Amino acid sequence: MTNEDGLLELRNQLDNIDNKLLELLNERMNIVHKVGSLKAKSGGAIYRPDREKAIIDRLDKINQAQSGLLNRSAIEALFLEIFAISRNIELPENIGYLGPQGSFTHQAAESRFGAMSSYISISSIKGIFKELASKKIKFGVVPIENSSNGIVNDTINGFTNYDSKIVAEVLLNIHHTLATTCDKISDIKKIYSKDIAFDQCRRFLTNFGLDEVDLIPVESTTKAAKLAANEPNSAAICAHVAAKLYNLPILFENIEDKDNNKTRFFILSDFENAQSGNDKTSILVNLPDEQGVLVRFLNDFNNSGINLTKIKSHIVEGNSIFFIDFDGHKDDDNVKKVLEKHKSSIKVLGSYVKEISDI
Ligand SMILES: O=C(O)C(=O)C[C@]1(C(=O)O)C=C[C@@H](O)C=C1
Repeated sequence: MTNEDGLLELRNQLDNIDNKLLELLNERMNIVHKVGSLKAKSGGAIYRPDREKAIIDRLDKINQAQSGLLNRSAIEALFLEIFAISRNIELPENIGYLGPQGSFTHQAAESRFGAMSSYISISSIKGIFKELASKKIKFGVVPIENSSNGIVNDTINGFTNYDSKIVAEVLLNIHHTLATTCDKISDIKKIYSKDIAFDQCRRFLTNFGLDEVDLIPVESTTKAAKLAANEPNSAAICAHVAAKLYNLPILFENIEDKDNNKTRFFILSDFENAQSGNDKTSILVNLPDEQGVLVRFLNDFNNSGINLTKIKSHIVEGNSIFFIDFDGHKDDDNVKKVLEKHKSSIKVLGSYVKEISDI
């Protein structure tokens, strides 16, 4: 058999497998459609991250036992897209993200809701909380913290003013590019970007003599790409996707100072997850102004065997509040007791599948 015949034969085998996959996927979608009808009657939540995780865990285990060629990331990538399409068949729901199109939050949203969902770009974090409250969107995606810049205050403020629930967390590696129509660095006279992106690329700008040019902060790195695409002698610090969106040539990739620049995002909605066995809970805590109150509060968690993974203080209207993450679900027995004891000081923001140890 010639190489060409061999390739033809293998492609025939692939075609047969693809036909079977398509048939199985459609069979799956017929069942998903029935699940959607059941949930429509019972009012059950369409998105169940706990169930999705259980499916991926099960498939990963089977795959390992069979020594399959797919690794966990590949299984996850394939099935997250299948789940996203399934959810759309059950009930198409709008997903609001902190825009514009091509923003890092948009990328985080797509990593969870796939390419087929209906996305709405919203220009502020407050706007996302507002549209969730008015039910114009079912899900909202907002940044909560970045490894270089810390907690996002607008998101904490949103939690203090609205009752949206965290239903999932997503981690995204943040990479910046320098994109410009200029052929040489020396032709760049101004750079557009978001203020925090300038901060994250400070060393690159200094090393390449770009700290001398005009650094112009704008609302988003996507807007920066749009402006730089239309203005000679300018550049943008933006995401790869934003540069592509405006056909802006990329001069340098990965220009961020820290190569582990990460942002954690929350997916917000109006329902509560069931326990998954691997959960995290986020709370806001507003303690009375008394000596030793924080120590006693934290000791109660410790004495109940609850592992705190994050505590950050935040000022709201002159008052110090704490944003706390801990391992466990709000309905776990030990967690329930502590939350009950301190219920007048605590606002539970949500329990969700733990995807991230820390950033
Ligand atoms: O099991 C469910 O509740 C479903 O709606 C089905 C399904 C799936 O495709 O398997 C879809 C959406 C949920 O997020 C979880 C799982």
